Amino acid sequence: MTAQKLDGNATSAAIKDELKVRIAALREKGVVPGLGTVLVGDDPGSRWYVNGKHKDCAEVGINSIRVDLPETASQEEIEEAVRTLNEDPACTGYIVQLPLPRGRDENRVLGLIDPSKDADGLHPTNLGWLVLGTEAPLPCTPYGIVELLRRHDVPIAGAEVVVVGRGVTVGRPLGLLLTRRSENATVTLCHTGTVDLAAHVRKADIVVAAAGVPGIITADMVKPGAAVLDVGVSRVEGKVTGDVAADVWDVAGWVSPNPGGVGPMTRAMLLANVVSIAESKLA
Ligand SMILES: Nc1nc2c(c(=O)[nH]1)N[C@@H](CN(C=O)c1ccc(C(=O)N[C@@H](CCC(=O)O)C(=O)O)cc1)CN2
Repeated sequence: MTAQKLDGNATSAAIKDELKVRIAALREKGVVPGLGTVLVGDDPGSRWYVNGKHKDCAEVGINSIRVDLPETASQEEIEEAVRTLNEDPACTGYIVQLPLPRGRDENRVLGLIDPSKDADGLHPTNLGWLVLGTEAPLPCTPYGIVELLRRHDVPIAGAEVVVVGRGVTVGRPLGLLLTRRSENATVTLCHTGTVDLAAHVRKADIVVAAAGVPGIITADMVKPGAAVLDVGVSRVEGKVTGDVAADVWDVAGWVSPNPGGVGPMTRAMLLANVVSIAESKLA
């Protein structure tokens, strides 16, 4: 038997259609949502992601403001770009594409973003609201993972979830999100220092693989019928390769493909955050 697909392409298209209606309503009230991006350097992956974000904005009716800085941009120049977007009334929400080139202080840059314009939910204040359980913009990939599961009716409440990866954009916030009362999952956060990863994964109803290690999750580690989400992005011989081995499809109940799973959801939830931020200005 082969697993059912957690289809990020179809789900993100449905979310974008819903957002178009909300954006039209905002525009009727005179509020035009505008997404800003700050991209530093020439990494082809990051450039592709930022191009995609602007393409998505054009598709749904969000204005976009793009700041591209060279690889050589100093910490001060990056911070200046952030301050400019903080002050720009046309920019209702924005992101700084990560990772920044080596040697730049990412946390300092994230901390300078106006929390009320933080479309990525990565400002320390918004991460703090997540810890405290108060509504605030959510990091886009964890938010997208929860939506992908919900919209495919994968049970979350009561589920044993194993997250593999403790990064700030996925693993850490996902644990917080899934253990909220509204989700009610039990989460084990594994990482490269975990002793006997397979023993943890084998117990999981939902596995989220965000380690960036190609094929780290194999069929023998997966409980039959489990949902397995592949978030890892590695490039092997120029091709995007995820963390989930192909044979997992034979054992799992659901699998998110990569590409075509969590990636498109990350893009859709960024748009959702921009729209929610713009709506909150009306309230
Ligand atoms: N400031 C941020 N930086 C980064 C984030 C983030 O959420 N905020 N996440 C990732 C990159 N990312 C968005 O920025 C992202 C990654 C992947 C995709 C995507 O749609 N991927 C495609 C496949 C792409 C390919 O073929 O190369 C897919 O999964 O279908 C979108 C956005 C790190 N940085």
